[in-house]
Amino acid sequence: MGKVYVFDHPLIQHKLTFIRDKNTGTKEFRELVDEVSTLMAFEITRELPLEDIEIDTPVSKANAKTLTGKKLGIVPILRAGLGMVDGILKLIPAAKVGHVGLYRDPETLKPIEYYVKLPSDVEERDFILVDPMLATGGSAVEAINSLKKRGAKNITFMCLVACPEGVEAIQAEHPDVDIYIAALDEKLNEKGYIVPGLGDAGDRLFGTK
Ligand SMILES: O=P(O)(O)OC[C@H]1O[C@H](OP(=O)(O)OP(=O)(O)O)[C@H](O)[C@@H]1O
Ligand SMILES: O=c1cc[nH]c(=O)[nH]1
Ligand SMILES: [Mg+2]
Repeated sequence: MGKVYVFDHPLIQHKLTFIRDKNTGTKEFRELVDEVSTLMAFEITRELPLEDIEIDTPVSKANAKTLTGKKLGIVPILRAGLGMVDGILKLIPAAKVGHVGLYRDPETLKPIEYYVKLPSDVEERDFILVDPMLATGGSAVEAINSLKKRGAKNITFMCLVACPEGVEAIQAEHPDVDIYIAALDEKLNEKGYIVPGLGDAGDRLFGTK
């Protein structure tokens, strides 16, 4: 079973409080999502492989660590996932970016795919799939299906706010996928919104309500 990692870092929790607050406007919401994404990326990249190289410091020769250059891909689930991309790219600027377009049908809550574009060397990359919300899990499960169908082998899912139903859905369909969450909330309401959550992430990011 993939691991589920819930962040307890005080900076992440503090910023998330303002992301949740309904009085936080679009500009600030976007900035905070960007900042939290950077902080989460710092933790997610903890196990990137290193190798030794020899360098000359101004004082002597030194054996020093460098990243091996593992190929990474970031894939936001459109639209709301877009708000997390730049924050991650600040730490891993060489990552390629793919896109999976999905929206949740408001009646059935089932995901409807409308766009997919991935890096051409998909089989060689490790992917970080990002979306601020993991609610029923339908969108994340479908996006992971889409990546796997195109050859992706190693996928990590990263989101801001999740609920148990969404985590269970990923674990049931994709037990190989690790899940990183800034906060695990209580439940889904009858309209499929996370409680207490933060509302509609896409609308709050893009001001489309
Ligand atoms: O786990 P689920 O029940 O599938 O719900 C989560 C999905 O809902 C939201 O997207 P939405 O459909 O609102 O699209 P948007 O990002 O374009 O607003 C959110 O960004 C997730 O993609
Ligand atoms: O609470 C929720 C659930 C799904 N999508 C959102 O944007 N928010
Ligand atoms: Mg939305």
